[in-house]
Amino acid sequence: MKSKFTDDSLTLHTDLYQINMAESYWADGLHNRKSVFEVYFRKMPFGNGYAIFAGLDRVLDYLKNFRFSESDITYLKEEVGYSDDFIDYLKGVRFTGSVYSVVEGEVVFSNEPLIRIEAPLAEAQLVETAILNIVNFQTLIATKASRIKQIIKDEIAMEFGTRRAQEMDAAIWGARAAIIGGFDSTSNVRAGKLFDIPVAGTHAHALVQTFKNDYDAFHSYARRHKDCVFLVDTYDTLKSGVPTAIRVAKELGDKINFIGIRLDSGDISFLSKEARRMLDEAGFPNAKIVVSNDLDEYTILNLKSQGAKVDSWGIGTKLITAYDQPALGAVYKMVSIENEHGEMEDTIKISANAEKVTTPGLKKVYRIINRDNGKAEGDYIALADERPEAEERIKMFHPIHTFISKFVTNFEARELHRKVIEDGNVIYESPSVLDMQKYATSTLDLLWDEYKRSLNPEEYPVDLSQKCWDNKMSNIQEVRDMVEEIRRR
Ligand SMILES: Nc1ncnc2c1ncn2[C@@H]1O[C@H](COP(=O)(O)OP(=O)(O)OP(=O)(O)O)[C@@H](O)[C@H]1O
Ligand SMILES: O=P(O)(O)OC[C@H]1O[C@H](OP(=O)(O)OP(=O)(O)O)[C@H](O)[C@@H]1O
Ligand SMILES: O=C(O)c1cccnc1
Repeated sequence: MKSKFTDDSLTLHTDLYQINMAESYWADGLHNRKSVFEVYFRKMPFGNGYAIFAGLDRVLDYLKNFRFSESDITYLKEEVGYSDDFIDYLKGVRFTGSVYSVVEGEVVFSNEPLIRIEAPLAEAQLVETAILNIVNFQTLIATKASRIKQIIKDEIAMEFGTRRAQEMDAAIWGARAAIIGGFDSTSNVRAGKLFDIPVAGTHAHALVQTFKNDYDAFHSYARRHKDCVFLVDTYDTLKSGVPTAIRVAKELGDKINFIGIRLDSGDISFLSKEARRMLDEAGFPNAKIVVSNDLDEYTILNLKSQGAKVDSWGIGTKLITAYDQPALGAVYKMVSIENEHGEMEDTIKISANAEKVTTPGLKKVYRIINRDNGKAEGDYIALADERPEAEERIKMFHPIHTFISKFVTNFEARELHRKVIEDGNVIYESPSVLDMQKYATSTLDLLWDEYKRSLNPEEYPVDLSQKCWDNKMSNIQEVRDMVEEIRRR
């Protein structure tokens, strides 16, 4: 790759308009005004009842290293053409704010703040694009993985998507997200190394094609690999592949660990049942059947309903590309800004579409857990100065269809955000990726099954406290008054 620049940084991984806005703030002396932004998404991906949050570790790394490199500065000055005094300001920019976030593996829902950024205005603006880029993709893939794993249940789920991913970064971070969402392994070796996650795999048709027959290919593989899964569909699954796998396993006995076979084409239901019968009859009842080929939660569910005999599922394209929903749609919205007197003021964005109206103010998110049954009643967004954990009884009501409401007593209000960056310093240490997966599994246990089914799940309540809702209404009224005033002039 040819480039005239010697170094690179992720700091320019932003939209031009962010730098242009930062320039305006700086020129007007507003760049250091305190501001608060929130990251959230508006619609549940894949029609799922929940999402699995992922991406925090990379966000922290990005913010920790946030500074324009020497060549970033040269580029901005010479190619984009910013003025020298603004360039001087950019040279010294670091991320000095504080960040609150849900942890990776957390079960999250639409319209609740996932990350809150409190930072000088220009800094908060410059980091928007990269944060959204990271969270949108990783949360999307972790959610798809979790959705697939809900169907696979206790069988093995292997991530095979690298070759079909939207380039290398997506393969790597997608593999990591798949593990957070519940997958058992990835085929991507670099992801294994970088994130300390399990790698696993079989072999491809090329091996068999090289030897021009199953027998020599399986023997070749077995000579160098103790654990063997033979791919049996290169020529004829039932007449050659499976019988040859059995023959080689018998010939080699204890010299190998005959794990099983992989099917990658044809009628998976029929072939897996026949293969199971043949393996059992040959004395290999513990041999596993791995299947792959354009699988997703729908085909897997259908194959299970047909009684397919599968122990392990290899899933590539449809997971790593989030095939049926290519974007999460998370947004980054300002909820509060310092005024000229040094006081924080709420801000709001109005829209004719009720879902697009932002919820102003500094807020916290709580998971309301019923102490009687240990299940979540819903999530509750309250203004920062409220203390729902100290209340006896709270009213939870739908923030748009307000007549849908309930009172909850005997609950635990578990705050979902942790402070992860304080004044520019990362103060949170991420757990291992496998621990994130364990956490996801344990938080999913808080949800009733109705929220977890893949088809038409119940809508999980994400409600505003009365105070937060009233505050939103008064902000809306203020904007209406302001617009009316302008109209009258
Ligand atoms: N019994 C089955 N019921 C439902 N879907 C199945 C069944 N068996 C296979 N499939 C799925 O049908 C889709 C079509 O498979 P396709 O016809 O492309 O495979 P193939 O032609 O056998 O193999 P190849 O990928 O080598 O072309 C795949 O997504 C596969 O997982
Ligand atoms: O089907 P996916 O879910 O994407 O899983 C990964 C696929 O990658 C491999 O096939 P390859 O790309 O070599 O070619 P193929 O599609 O002809 O099997 C493997 O045999 C799977 O079929
Ligand atoms: O290990 C495998 O079987 C594998 C890996 C990547 C893609 N398809 C299959």
